[in-house]
Amino acid sequence: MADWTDCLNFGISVAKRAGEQKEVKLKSSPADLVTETDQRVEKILISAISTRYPQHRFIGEESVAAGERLQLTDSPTWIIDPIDGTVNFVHRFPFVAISIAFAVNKQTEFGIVYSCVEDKLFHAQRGRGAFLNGEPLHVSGQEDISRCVVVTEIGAERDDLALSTLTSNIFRLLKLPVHGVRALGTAAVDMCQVAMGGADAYYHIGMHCWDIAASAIIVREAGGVVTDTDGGWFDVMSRRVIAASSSAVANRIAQVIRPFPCRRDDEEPLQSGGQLTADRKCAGPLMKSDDTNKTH
Ligand SMILES: O=P([O-])([O-])O[C@@H]1[C@H](O)[C@H](O)[C@@H](O)[C@H](O)[C@H]1O
Ligand SMILES: [Mg+2]
Ligand SMILES: [Mg+2]
Repeated sequence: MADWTDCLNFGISVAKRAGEQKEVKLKSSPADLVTETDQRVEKILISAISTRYPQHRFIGEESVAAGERLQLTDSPTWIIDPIDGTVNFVHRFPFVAISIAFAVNKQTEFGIVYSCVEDKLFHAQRGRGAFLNGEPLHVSGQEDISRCVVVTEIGAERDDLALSTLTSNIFRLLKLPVHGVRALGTAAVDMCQVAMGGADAYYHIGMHCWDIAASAIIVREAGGVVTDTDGGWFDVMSRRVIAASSSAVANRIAQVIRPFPCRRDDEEPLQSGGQLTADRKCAGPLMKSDDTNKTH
């Protein structure tokens, strides 16, 4: 098995350096400045990593937003979210992270999530465990859904189908009941809460590969389970995920929640007026009826 520890250590050092940029700290900023900050942090990361590893490829949120093709090949690839929690950043809600995953042959070898405001560095390497600021991390191991704190995200989707599905999913979980439902505003940090046992499960429909690729390996290496929202095999490009403290909890959540249709991350971008756009929005017809009767 190839050893990617040198890449991991370099990734950790660039994430910490980028997180120390004063622009990444919470301060009052208009949204366009934040967008500039997102782009600047991504450029800092990609430029440092590509100077050291010129053969490696990148999937970066801001590069894809600027029209770059999103394609995960077998080549060593860094999957980067320069600021996960941009809305938090704008509003000074104190959870903002840099998320970096590294995949080879489409398999994630390591993940790094640097929660900048909290100064918490999560990382995991395949087969070698998960760590928070160097200390080993473990999921709660909870198996009983009725004793779980479940994290999810509202996301940016505002179409009727997405909103009604999101709210009815939360409704169904609360009716099980679970102990609580939370949303921190950053998918990466949400999933790291599961890895450290602060929450027992996380599910999300509509996020992107750069939001969760790093934290998925962190959860698994902390002893947790990562699946599709139907309980099946997790595909980082599918925009659907459950991360849980145990298979029992993951399966129970899969039984309860309903997905809404989303364009896969690796689907060709939509054509708009003869031009390619980077639009990967969730899409679908209006929901016909409330589906809160799904198996509890
Ligand atoms: O845009 P961004 O701040 O990098 O990432 C977003 C955050 O993770 C948010 O919590 C989630 O609800 C969205 O789906 C993501 O897109
Ligand atoms: Mg993100
Ligand atoms: Mg982002």
